[in-house]
Amino acid sequence: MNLNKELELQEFQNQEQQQQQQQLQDQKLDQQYKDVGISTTNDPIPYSQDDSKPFISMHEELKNLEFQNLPIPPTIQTPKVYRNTNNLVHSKNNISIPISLSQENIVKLDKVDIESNDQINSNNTNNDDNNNNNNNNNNINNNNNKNNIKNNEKIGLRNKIFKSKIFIKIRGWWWHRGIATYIMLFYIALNLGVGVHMFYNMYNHNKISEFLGLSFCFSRTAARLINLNSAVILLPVLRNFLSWLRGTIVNNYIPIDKHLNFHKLCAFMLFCCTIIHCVGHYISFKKINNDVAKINNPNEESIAGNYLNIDIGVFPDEKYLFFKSVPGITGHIMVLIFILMFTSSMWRIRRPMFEIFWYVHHLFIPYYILLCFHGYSKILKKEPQSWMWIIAPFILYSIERLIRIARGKKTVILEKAIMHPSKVLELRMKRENFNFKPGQYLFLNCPAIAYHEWHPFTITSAPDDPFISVHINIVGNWTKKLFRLLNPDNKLGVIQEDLKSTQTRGKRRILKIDGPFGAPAENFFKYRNLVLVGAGIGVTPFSSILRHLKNQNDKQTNADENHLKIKKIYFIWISRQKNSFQWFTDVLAELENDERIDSILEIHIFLTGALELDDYAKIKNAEKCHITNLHTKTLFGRPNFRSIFNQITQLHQREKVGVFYCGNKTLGKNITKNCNKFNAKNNCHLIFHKENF
Ligand SMILES: Cc1cc2nc3c(=O)[nH]c(=O)nc-3n(C[C@H](O)[C@H](O)[C@H](O)COP(=O)(O)OP(=O)(O)OC[C@H]3O[C@@H](n4cnc5c(N)ncnc54)[C@H](O)[C@@H]3O)c2cc1C
Ligand code: HEM
Repeated sequence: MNLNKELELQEFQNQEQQQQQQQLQDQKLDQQYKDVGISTTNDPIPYSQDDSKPFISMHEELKNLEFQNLPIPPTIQTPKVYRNTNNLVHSKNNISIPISLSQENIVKLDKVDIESNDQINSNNTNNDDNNNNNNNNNNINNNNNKNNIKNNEKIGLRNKIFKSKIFIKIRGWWWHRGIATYIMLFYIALNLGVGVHMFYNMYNHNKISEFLGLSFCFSRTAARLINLNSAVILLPVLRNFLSWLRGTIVNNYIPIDKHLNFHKLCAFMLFCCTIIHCVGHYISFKKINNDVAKINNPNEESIAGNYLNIDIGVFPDEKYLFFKSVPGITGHIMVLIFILMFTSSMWRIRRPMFEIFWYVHHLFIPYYILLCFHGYSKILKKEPQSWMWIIAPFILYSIERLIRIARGKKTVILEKAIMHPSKVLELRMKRENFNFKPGQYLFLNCPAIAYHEWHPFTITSAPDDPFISVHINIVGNWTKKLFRLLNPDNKLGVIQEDLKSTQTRGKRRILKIDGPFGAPAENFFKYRNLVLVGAGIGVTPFSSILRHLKNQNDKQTNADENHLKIKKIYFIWISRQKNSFQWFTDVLAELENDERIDSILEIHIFLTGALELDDYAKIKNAEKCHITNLHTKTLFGRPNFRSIFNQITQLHQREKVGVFYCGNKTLGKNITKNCNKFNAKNNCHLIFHKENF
């Protein structure tokens, strides 16, 4: 066994006695946890596909040790060095958590339960008291009193219904799946309605169907639906319009966050209709060709000319309708465009080759032009109609793009660029006529790198800050080029400052921005209780929200404790790299030191990646958390969302809690699952909003 490992184990053996005592205490406390209904389960739910990996990888020497089986050094278990005000208790697998074993916590939880009950009781008693006082007054007061009681009863009944478990469950389902399902079903029904109506008309009232039969009816019905879907598909990608819509009451009834899903649904309908349309016309063309061929046979009579707008006498050749006529040529090009757009939009291509997706997607412009001219030759004796369907959405989308182009022309002054550890670049830009809400994002363009490329980044500063900031994870082509441009010497810390002077000397300004645009996180103000979960760079929207809270609080000079509408925030930040936490620890430290904010904010930081032996030693002696320099401890391992949501439903019985997640998809699925599972437990209404970069 190598020396380091031996020393480490020796140290633990020396303290065996203390550990045994600790274990006894643990067992007692576990029992107490169970008594107050809190799970102390040791099995964190894995959120990574790669479950075989140990979730804490250690220095080489400790590689073969099961980290969670290591006895926890007693110094770490001493809660005094850390702040211990949190209500959420984590699994013992998150090993540096004295909190999970603290008596103080259990008392607190008891208190919370008792307090919430007391509050309900005291409200009731207050109502009763009021009623009693009123009873001592005159008759009018008596009547008022009766009314009050009635009202109270009504409110009580309403509360009972609206806060009942079954109602919350239904509302939860409705919010998470219901509205989207309903909109999807409504849209499919609309398509069916339009389709059936068209089919009926074609079959019964169109003479051509006598000649071409069902293939004609199907292809005409599909054509109508192509028009419908080509019109609607543009609506969910009107970013500015949707950002505006988020601020209206419509946001409560339509899941705007799922706008891209709706766009994909329209694309899927287009795909199905295109197939039906093409197959229908191929069959019809075959029939027409066969009919026209009868000209050469004196015993047969061609009737195609009676029904269609074609001159049979000079009908060219068999391939004419397929490949040489206007509908044939435009149709096949549209199908090709559609196949390209469809395949390049698939996640497997879009994820690694976003630019390809982006440029191919702009084939939608020739697609619409071709669609307008598709029926130009009027072979079916019909005036072309497509333009009527698509003109309005196309104009709307063009206005949207013009707004973007106009706004995008404005360059911004880059005031500061800071290189953070773990390859994150912070840009601070001067704020000029740029109003935004916390949680929103903007598009950034750097003409020196790529003239037409606009990349979305969440705004990390708050609306009251004098600057606009973004934190950029250096991941791919564009971000790497930006990194090289601003940080050629690969330094850490402030890498560019006061660029103002160089920029105004006639040099091209470095950056352009367009925005802001709405995002799910901006709904945070709707809730009094919040759970904010950021994974890695997904923490960016929450930085803006937390900064905003701090600014709001600073502005409030009087001692009104209740001016912050938010009652409680659980901020959970998960990262693989310990250095990542430095991106926002300055903000978090400020928040921790603000008494009023600290009373509503709970910070839970999880390090899921490597922990060095050095760190291990430092953790033991640190006054503050050695990783983040915060009073709040960093926890090692993955958060157990089952336990977290279980506790939240206990701490917020009969309350609404907004859960916001931003990060990778896999963890998002885990949180969605647990959020749905615990929604309505203890009549706590968990409402989930997620955002994936
Ligand atoms: C609403 C939103 C907010 C975001 N906020 C942040 C943030 O605060 N910090 C951060 O580091 N990253 C954020 N991102 C991700 C960021 O936009 C990409 O990491 C960045 O564009 C990568 O570009 P690249 O060429 O360097 O990398 P690439 O390797 O080319 O792209 C990596 C991935 O980034 C995405 N991406 C690339 N270009 C674009 C684009 N023009 N538009 C949309 N997605 C693109 C694609 O999914 C792509 O697969 C956000 C993304 C979205 C959609
Ligand atoms: C003919 C069919 C289609 C048309 C006309 C169309 C049109 C558009 C338009 C105009 C945009 C907005 C670009 C912007 O301004 O931001 C867009 C975005 C998008 N489309 Fe399509 N599209 C079609 C098919 C598809 C298909 C088949 C898919 C996927 C299955 C798809 C997925 C997307 C996605 C994911 C975006 C958002 C890109 C982003 O902003 O990140 N589209 N589409």
